[in-house]
Amino acid sequence: MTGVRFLNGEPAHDLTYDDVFLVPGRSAVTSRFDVDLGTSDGTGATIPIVVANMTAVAGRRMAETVARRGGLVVLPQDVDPAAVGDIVTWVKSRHLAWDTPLVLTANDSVADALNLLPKRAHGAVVVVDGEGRPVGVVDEAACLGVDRFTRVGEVADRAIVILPVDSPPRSVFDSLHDHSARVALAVDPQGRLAGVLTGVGALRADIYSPATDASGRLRIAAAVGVNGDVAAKAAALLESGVDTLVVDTAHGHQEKMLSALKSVRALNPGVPVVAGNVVTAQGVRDLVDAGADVIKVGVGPGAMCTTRMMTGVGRPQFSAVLECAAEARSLGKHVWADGGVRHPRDVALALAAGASSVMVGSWFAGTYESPGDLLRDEQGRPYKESFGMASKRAVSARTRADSGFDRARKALFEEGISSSRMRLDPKAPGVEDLLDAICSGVRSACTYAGAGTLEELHDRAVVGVQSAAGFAEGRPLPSGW
Ligand SMILES: NC(=O)C1=CN([C@@H]2O[C@H](COP(=O)(O)OP(=O)(O)OC[C@H]3O[C@@H](n4cnc5c(N)ncnc54)[C@H](OP(=O)(O)O)[C@@H]3O)[C@@H](O)[C@H]2O)C=CC1
Ligand SMILES: Nc1nc2c(ncn2[C@@H]2O[C@H](COP(=O)(O)O)[C@@H](O)[C@H]2O)c(=O)[nH]1
Ligand SMILES: [K+]
Repeated sequence: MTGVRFLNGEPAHDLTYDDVFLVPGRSAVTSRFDVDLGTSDGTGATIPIVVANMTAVAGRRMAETVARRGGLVVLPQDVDPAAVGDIVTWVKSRHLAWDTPLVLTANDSVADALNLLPKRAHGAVVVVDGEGRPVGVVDEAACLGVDRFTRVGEVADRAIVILPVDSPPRSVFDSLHDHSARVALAVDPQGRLAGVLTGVGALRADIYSPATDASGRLRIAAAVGVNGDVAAKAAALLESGVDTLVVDTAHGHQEKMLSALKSVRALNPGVPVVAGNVVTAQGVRDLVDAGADVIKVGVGPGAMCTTRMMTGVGRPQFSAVLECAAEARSLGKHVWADGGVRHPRDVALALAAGASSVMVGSWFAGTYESPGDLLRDEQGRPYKESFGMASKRAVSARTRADSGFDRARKALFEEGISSSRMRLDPKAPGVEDLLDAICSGVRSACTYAGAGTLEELHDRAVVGVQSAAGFAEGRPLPSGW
């Protein structure tokens, strides 16, 4: 077992995802479903995806939805510790198979339903009675062509599919098919609404395994910065029950980070400690020495990030991951490839380079589950706003409590975009649609390389270097040429 190999020798210059491709090899893996996507970095994730600690991306709905499919969501360091506690408790109380319903009572208005519907990908609001028992379902079609003040009780579909909350996913799928219904509703023994599931949700419940803690509840991570009393903040997060702690700053290879990390390690946290960001083997060694279990790799590849244009600092991400993963592996540790992922192929390449997991931010901002409001552009197409964590917008929110003078000083060092539009893909508007695409792409990449696990992908991967024309050739041409 040697790790990833270059087809025609490793070039003398650094590479990013677009510069490289995976060469197919002889395979004994007969089905893509036989590939195990579990990670080995101790975080308990069953798919190699981590959602970035960005305010425009990671909140409670994202955390619930992604953990149910086996990934991990890192709450941003800007969330108040007490609010983190509430989110952790809430996420850990979610069902492992059934989605959290959107709920109204019959007297609520169609306008209320239309406001709620984009919060979740399942496309239905459940109307309940005073006891919390479901009496009907409202979808977008039911709200069209009626006055916005109409009561939802008048437009609700009363022919609902109700099942016990312990029904196996396959039987939920079959019941939905038999009744041609959009959603099934789970009820507890008292008949109160306990969850909602679509046909595709039932299918996913069968294919994915949720990321669960020792008590069988969904996992969640949270970040802490390097300023202030880091140990006290970290202790509060651990007290709230977070399953992974991320110590995060732009320049992770700095003394402030090393002392922050040592103070976190001294707490004996009992959960994996992730730290970053760095892009060199020396950075990895220093963070491991200071107590990190997982090193976050990536300076400048992020979609909201202006660091490279402002400073010239960074490193093409494929090479950064390759070097850092090799170093971490030699020390018995792991890396997360953070930033710059725009296609499933980028995830496959980061894993082939040796990352145990891949962090995705902006791409997931454009989904129903990200925290922002759903907006529409001039053509009526839905989008959400995204912004960088070092942007003026994020920095001014983070430094709210500082004096005007100090805030003005900090604002000089803006290294991110304050407002960008992340379009919702009409064919993949939910984060689970994106997870499906990523996991399918990675499973398929593994079988092309003859790998049944992500470790085998790293061991067997042969990587070639391509020209810009080589990359362009791989792009689909939906409207001809
Ligand atoms: N991966 C990436 O490429 C980048 C990621 N980010 C993300 O933005 C968020 C905010 O991070 P950050 O800006 O570090 O803010 P933090 O609030 O974490 O503070 C960073 C601290 O480090 C000091 N510092 C010293 N050198 C640097 C440097 N070159 N860049 C930044 N701070 C430095 C700052 O002091 P002082 O202000 O006095 O200089 C400050 O005290 C994080 O989530 C981070 O991951 C931001 C930029 C790049
Ligand atoms: N230089 C900056 N980097 C940022 C900022 N906000 C976030 N980030 C980094 O990007 C990744 C996510 O990358 P994406 O391509 O998936 O969006 C995130 O984890 C941070 O490391 C920023 O304002 N400036
Ligand atoms: K960038």
